[in-house]
Amino acid sequence: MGSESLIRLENVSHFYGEGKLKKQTLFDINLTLTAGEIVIMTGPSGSGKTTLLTLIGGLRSAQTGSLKVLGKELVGAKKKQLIEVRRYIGYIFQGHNLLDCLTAQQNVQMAMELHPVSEKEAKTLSFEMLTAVGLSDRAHYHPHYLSGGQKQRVAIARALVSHPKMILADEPTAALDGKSGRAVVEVMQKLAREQGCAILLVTHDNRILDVADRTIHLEDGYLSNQRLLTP
Ligand SMILES: Nc1ncnc2c1ncn2[C@@H]1O[C@H](COP(=O)(O)OP(=O)(O)OP(=O)(O)O)[C@@H](O)[C@H]1O
Repeated sequence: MGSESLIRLENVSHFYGEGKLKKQTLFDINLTLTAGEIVIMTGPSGSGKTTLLTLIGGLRSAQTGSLKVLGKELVGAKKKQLIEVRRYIGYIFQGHNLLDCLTAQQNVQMAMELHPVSEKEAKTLSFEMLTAVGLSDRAHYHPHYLSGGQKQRVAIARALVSHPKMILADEPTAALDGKSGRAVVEVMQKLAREQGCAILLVTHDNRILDVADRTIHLEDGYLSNQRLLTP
């Protein structure tokens, strides 16, 4: 691919707790992700997947080693620098976290608030993104009236509307049946390719592994099994 890495982790370890309760959760993690790449991370419950995702997403302070996101070092970074990095990342989590009091379109539009666009433009972009995920006819529905798969597609539209450089997704298909789960990851894959952003996706769902360019496996805090799926 030859493109610059969006994420570069070198010997990243992570500890929870202090003193006698201090416990190491991640051990010397090395990982790089480049633009347009889709990487799936698997691993048993408690192996550290969410911890790693939140470190990369600037949602938790990185402690040791080197963790560069978009060229910015996050180990030892101040809160302000972490917040700055978050602007370039789209997050999709299991519970989709949509606000019930807002329509699908307003939920997507919220993601534009931190970006320098007019309200009119934000409205147009939000509608376009809902159309891209196949929900143009549901734009004015409140989440309560949408199916699980539709809600997750709204969450994808919200994560992608600001054209992030990178998407971090934690079990995005966990609450969905096979068909809806498949539709959701295919939309993510298509949009990521079009926008050239990288995706790091945590999943237990074996049915979606084939959308990845590469899978990585985390076990007891150690990363292994890096395997290329496509040349
Ligand atoms: N805030 C915290 N304080 C202390 N320990 C934590 C904290 N968050 C997670 N842990 C511990 O760190 C380890 C890794 O947790 P993590 O949530 O990253 O795993 P996971 O692979 O995402 O699990 P799951 O698949 O169940 O979500 C677990 O042993 C967990 O109990």
